[in-house]
Amino acid sequence: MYLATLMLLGSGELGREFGIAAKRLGCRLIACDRYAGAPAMQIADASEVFAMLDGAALRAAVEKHKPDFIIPEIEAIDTATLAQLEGEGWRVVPSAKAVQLTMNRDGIRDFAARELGLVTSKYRFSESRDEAIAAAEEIGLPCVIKPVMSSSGKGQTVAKTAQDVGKAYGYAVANMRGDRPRVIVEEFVEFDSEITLLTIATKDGILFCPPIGHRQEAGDYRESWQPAGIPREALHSARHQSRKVVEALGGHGIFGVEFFVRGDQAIFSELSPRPHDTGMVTLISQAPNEFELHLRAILGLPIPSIELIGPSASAVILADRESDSFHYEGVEEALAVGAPGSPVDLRIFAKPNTLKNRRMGVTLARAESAESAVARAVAAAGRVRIRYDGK
Ligand SMILES: Nc1ncnc2c1ncn2[C@@H]1O[C@H](COP(=O)(O)OP(=O)(O)OP(=O)(O)O)[C@@H](O)[C@H]1O
Ligand SMILES: NCC(=O)N[C@@H]1O[C@H](COP(=O)([O-])[O-])[C@@H](O)[C@H]1O
Ligand SMILES: [Mg+2]
Repeated sequence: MYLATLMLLGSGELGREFGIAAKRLGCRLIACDRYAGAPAMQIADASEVFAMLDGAALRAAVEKHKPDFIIPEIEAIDTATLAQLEGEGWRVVPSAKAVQLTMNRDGIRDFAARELGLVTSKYRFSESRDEAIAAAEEIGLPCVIKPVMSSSGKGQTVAKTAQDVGKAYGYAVANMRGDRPRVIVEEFVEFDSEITLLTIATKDGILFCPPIGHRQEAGDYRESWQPAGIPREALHSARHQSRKVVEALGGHGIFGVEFFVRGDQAIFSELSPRPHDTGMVTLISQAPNEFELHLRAILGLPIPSIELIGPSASAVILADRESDSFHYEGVEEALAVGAPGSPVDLRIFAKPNTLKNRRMGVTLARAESAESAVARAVAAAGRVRIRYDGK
């Protein structure tokens, strides 16, 4: 009856768009996350609620639903269980090795810099406040301190003084995921811009999407746009490095490979072996979009072309406080930002509760240039208001 059974580990906004693509192709979707009502669960055939770091619960879900593919959607997953499941013949996307290495910044950074020789910022790992201060002295200030296990900027600080470094270590450990109090201390890169290079590993070889530019605040993305105008040499180098790391990690699927661009140089930062948040712009900018590409690569289906429809952008809609009783206003005004030739679209993720800076939705816009697409996406996002009930 179904083309394949797919199990998502993590069921946020990226999983929901992936799930929509999968449902359109007639797949059966099992959505798993730590809370009920997660975005991808809203469209799934079945769902399971458990912590993805709980190996026993993960195995039980797999044995119950017998997916053809296990598809990680978030970083923090019990990778030891994933590796065992892969060893027993279950298929993990793109591969248990890729998920294991990229879940932790220490794994992927050492692999990229030492084993593959990619260009990265200077870095050290530290497991105490004093070690972090010593590492920052070696690397120089300012430096960036992040938990080795975290995402979307959680626990991240730019430290300008030695005193900041001590505080940043405590902050990172307090905001990490998992149970290893380890941080990366990284040279602060004075970049001209940063990009995500969506790279697809298919059964027929590697494909690239046009580069996506993005702006980050507090370690999380605010706007992304495609195509990003970067020097030809930097793009060439980014492609070369992406190919190398994606081939080394193995398996089939899409990867979001992040680079800082400085002059002609592309400096590797990190990568996600799955669709990337900044890649939500592809929902309006290209066909197939990043979710459809991931699906086709996983299922071994052909990808004859990746067409850029036109310069486009996405802008995030964030909550500003914690609440479980709220509603949305301004959707009509937001969509009215669109105009002939410059479509504007919206996704509201319908997460059941808000948190300060939690991403609740995203606007999408296409226009005559990436700059004007960003302006329209930002204008539309500004018109969507989250109203907190009772306040
Ligand atoms: N060494 C650095 N120098 C300058 N800026 C940095 C550095 N490291 C991180 N940043 C800034 O912080 C952002 C988030 O960092 P990074 O991608 O490592 O974190 P993350 O928590 O994994 O984010 P996400 O999960 O959203 O990709 C970067 O995109 C960049 O803007
Ligand atoms: N940078 C990674 C990223 O954007 N991941 C996306 O955010 C969701 C978690 O959101 P939440 O923290 O609001 O639950 C994840 O499930 C994924 O879709
Ligand atoms: Mg990142």
